[in-house]
Amino acid sequence: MTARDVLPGTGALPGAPATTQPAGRLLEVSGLTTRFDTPDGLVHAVNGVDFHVDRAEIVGVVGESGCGKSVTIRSILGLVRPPGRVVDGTAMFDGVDLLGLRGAQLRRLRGRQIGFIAQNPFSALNPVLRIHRQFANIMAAHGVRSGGTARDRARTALADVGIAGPDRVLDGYPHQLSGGMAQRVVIAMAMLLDPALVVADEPTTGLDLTVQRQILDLIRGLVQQHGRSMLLVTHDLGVVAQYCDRVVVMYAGKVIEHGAVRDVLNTPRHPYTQALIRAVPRPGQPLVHLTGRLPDLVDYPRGCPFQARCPDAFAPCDHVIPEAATVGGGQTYWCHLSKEPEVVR
Ligand SMILES: Nc1ncnc2c1ncn2[C@@H]1O[C@H](COP(=O)(O)OP(=O)(O)OP(=O)(O)O)[C@@H](O)[C@H]1O
Repeated sequence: MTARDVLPGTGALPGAPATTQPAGRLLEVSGLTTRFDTPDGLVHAVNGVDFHVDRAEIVGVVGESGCGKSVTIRSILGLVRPPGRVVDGTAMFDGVDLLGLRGAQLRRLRGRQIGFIAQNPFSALNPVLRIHRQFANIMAAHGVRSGGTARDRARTALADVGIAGPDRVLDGYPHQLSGGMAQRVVIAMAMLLDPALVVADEPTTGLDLTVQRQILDLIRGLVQQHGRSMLLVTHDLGVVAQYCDRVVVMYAGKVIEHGAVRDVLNTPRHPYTQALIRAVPRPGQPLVHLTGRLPDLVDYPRGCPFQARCPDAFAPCDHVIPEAATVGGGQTYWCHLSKEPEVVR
């Protein structure tokens, strides 16, 4: 089933044109720009972001806190609320522009075609409804009639995420679950209607290390087993190395480098990517901290947004926006320097 099957005729909607995408492409984001109108001024949270996700591919979005990862995916999913506003761009999903969809159309697509796993599972669950009712509501909202009862289907979904004794969970309320169990329930809900794309925003925040790995292994298993694609937001390059095929590195609301994980992590081209890799904790070695801070997103810098923290900044960096440079098998970066890549170990 495709987005257009779920949304018959959406291609004719204003702002939601059907276009052709390269074979194998599932999501293509172009020129995505999102602003927040605040009393302090206009926050340039996402600034012309381009990236794509192919079928059966796991793409990581990485960068330090505040660099625009969450706002990027929330913009794509239609979850940005005032004072935030998507002001430009397209997000073509299976031939339909998500940014041109409104209300019911978007809700139909989310859940059915795109499963969303949020950072905090308790914010995704309704605190006053028993879990079985929440599963039933999802199925009812999407007009899904299963072979068995809604409860049978929910039971199977919970078993798929490794919950033994699903009936006890189904009859309970969210507050009776541990963080890890609650996230498993949310994952089961996200996978319930067999989405083509799973979007996970730091899905293991707040969980202890062992549970984090179990949850990530679980999500990857469910994604790969069914040939789905995933967009995985994380600030952890270890997670990118272990779970992703390609990576998109963001800084100050821009993509500054992207490519195959092995290329970007072995031979990072952008000084910011190099600094991020150097800051990954290594056993037996002193911690390296990223120095400096993100630029002011209200008074957005001209030129390269990383200039103030870049050890290699030179004449053009403070007033000329770098052009994209592509090397090897598609590794692309935005930097005025064209020196050989640093090998970070
Ligand atoms: N409601 C809002 N009002 C004003 N600014 C906002 C709002 N939400 C986000 N922003 C700004 O947008 C920028 C990007 O935020 P975002 O949450 O996407 O960062 P992030 O990379 O996901 O960080 P984290 O890893 O901490 O979640 C930040 O500067 C943030 O302050």
